[in-house]
Amino acid sequence: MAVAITLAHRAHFARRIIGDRTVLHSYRRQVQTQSQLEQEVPRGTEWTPHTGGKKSGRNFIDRMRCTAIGGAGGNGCVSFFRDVFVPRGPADGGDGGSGGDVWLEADSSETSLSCVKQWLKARPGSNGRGKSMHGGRGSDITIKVPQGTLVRQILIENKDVQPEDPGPGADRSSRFLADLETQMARRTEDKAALFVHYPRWEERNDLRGVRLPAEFKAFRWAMAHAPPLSADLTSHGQRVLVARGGLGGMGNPHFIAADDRQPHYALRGLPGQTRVLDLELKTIADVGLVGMPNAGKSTFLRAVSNAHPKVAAYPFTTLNPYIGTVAYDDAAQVTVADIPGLVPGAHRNVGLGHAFLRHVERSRVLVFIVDVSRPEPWRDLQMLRDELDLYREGLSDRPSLVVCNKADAGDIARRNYDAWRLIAPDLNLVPVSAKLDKNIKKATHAIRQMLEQQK
Ligand SMILES: Nc1nc2c(ncn2[C@@H]2O[C@H](COP(=O)(O)OP(=O)(O)OP(=O)(O)O)[C@@H](O)[C@H]2O)c(=O)[nH]1
Ligand SMILES: [Mg+2]
Repeated sequence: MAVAITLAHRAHFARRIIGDRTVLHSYRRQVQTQSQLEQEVPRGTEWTPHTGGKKSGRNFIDRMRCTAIGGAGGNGCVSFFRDVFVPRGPADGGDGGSGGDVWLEADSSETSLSCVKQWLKARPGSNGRGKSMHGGRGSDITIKVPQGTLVRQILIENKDVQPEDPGPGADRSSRFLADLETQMARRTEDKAALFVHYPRWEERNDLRGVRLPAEFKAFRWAMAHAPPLSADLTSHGQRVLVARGGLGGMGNPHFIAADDRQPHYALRGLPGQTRVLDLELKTIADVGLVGMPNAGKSTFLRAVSNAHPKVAAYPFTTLNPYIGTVAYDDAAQVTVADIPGLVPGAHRNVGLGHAFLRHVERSRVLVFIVDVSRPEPWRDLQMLRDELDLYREGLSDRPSLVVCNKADAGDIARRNYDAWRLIAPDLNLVPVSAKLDKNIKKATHAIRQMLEQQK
């Protein structure tokens, strides 16, 4: 028995040491905080999150850039009917299939953009074949993104980007786009490059008088004049076409004319549309919780909703936004977003910065969670309001409620609360103890009332 316990213990220990860095890293973070807890954190302290100096190790992504490329169209085919006594039959080349499209679709089960790859490529269409066999269409791809994703196209000025020497600053996607544009420009200049030729007929085919099919011209015009894409995927199932597949080329029967009964050329397929996209997730929750680290935001979310964010006695426990749903007795539901704590100077990227405020930006109501056991808690509220306004002018003017959390924390909390009520009698203050589940109902009802007033 003793041996078994030792082995199990060792295995666990080994996993801690060898296992992924987050395990070790969170362990180290706790140790650091333990010592930190022993000394009181004075006002004006430079708050720094203990994330091991690595913000990017998280798998929550709320902003990214990706490139969507529609599948290329398949080429048309140059072919002639042949049979035992028919050596020079009519043209019977099939058309190429068009390329697949790239779609983005909002899905309520996704919470982060980490599932989106950097290059989103749909399948190309297949080439046409003889005996009038048309090529198949390339399959589409649909990428699931969380609800509340904003999609914007990044327009790259092509003349600034030289395809041969893109310069050190140019990234891969702009280089790719520049190459593609040059290829297209060359094809347009050189009409022959738009066609596939029958073997050894490259020289003999005279394409000067050949008229391009109207469908082909219309597609190219539509691609060249497509307006910049901008979409907001707010509801489950909403989808947006981000890159169209290229048109398949026409086979040689399309070019039969009075003066050329046997055309020895067919059209190539067109490349798919390419768009560089900026995806930004702005969570859609009715209520946004804003507060300093350690104020008890996550404890409050646990108390009011079905969510179970991590709660611990050190700052920056929450590193990613959490959404919880508050269920009222009359079956009404309200979504609440908990975000990482804000610290003085968040707009200068102190702490985790204020980028997470994008997740409360769309909330109809803001709930400020203030630790009322801290000295002069009203100054904390002012700091939070200032930081909100520095992120977006007027954001702090949203209807709001101030939750005075940790009201159970002794005399100091009571004295602060009484003083605060005297200083600001008009303020919507609700004393609660999220930890002991005290007065939570009052807070949730106040939230509900504010939301109903908004309608
Ligand atoms: N006494 C008391 N302690 C509380 C109360 N609410 C939260 N706490 C404690 O405060 C500490 C921080 O709580 P969290 O909910 O993690 O705080 P947070 O605001 O989410 O912190 P970050 O995620 O770091 O921004 C924990 O140790 C909680 O147990 C309360 O009502 N009373
Ligand atoms: Mg938290």
